[in-house]
Amino acid sequence: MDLHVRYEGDDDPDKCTARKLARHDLAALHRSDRATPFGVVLNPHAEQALSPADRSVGERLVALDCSWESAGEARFSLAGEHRALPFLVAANPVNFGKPFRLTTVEAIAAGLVILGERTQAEQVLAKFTWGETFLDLNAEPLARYADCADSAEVVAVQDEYLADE
Ligand SMILES: C[S@@+](CC[C@H](N)C(=O)[O-])C[C@H]1O[C@@H](n2cnc3c(N)ncnc32)[C@H](O)[C@@H]1O
Repeated sequence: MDLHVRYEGDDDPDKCTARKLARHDLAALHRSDRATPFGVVLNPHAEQALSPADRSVGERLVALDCSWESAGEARFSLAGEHRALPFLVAANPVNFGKPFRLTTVEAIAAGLVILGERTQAEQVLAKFTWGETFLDLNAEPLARYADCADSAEVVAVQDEYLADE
C-alpha cells in the first residue's frame, strides 16, 4: 500500500517515527491537509474500527504525525475514511505497554497487518530497534483482527481484550 503521513512537525524531530520512514522512502510526508491524498486515515477518535473490509477504500493508508498533546479530534481534518485501531499495546520506549498510544509507525504497521499486508508491516518496523517487539506483543490480537470480516467483528474481538484490562 502507499503510505502517507500528514506531518505537523510539533514533536521531537529526533524521535519522530514518520520522519524516519520518509528518510528511508517508506512513506511520503505532507505539510498540509490539502496536500495529503485521500485514503484510510488512522484516527484514534474515529467512530469506526479499522477492519479488513477497508481494503475496498483503496491502496492508501494515511496517518497524522503530531504530538499526543495536540492530537485532539479537531486536528483530524483530513479528507478520507477515518478509522480507529482496535486495542493494541505500544512497544515504543516512550509509551511501552500502554494501550492505544501508538507511534505513527506502530499505527501504520498495525493497519497494514489488519489490511492483509504483513510483509510491508515488517518492512516499516524493521527500521526501529523495538519494531519486532510490537508484532510480538500484539501477535494474537493482530492475527484475530486480520481474520475479521468487518468493523463489528473487530470490535467484538477488541471487547474480549478490554474486558481483561
Ligand atoms: C499522535 S501521533 C504521535 C507520533 C509520534 N510523535 C511518532 O513519532 O510516531 C500518532 C499517530 O498514529 C496514529 N495512531 C496512533 N494510535 C492510533 C489509534 N489507536 N487508532 C488510530 N490511529 C492511531 C494516528 O494517525 C496518530 O495521529
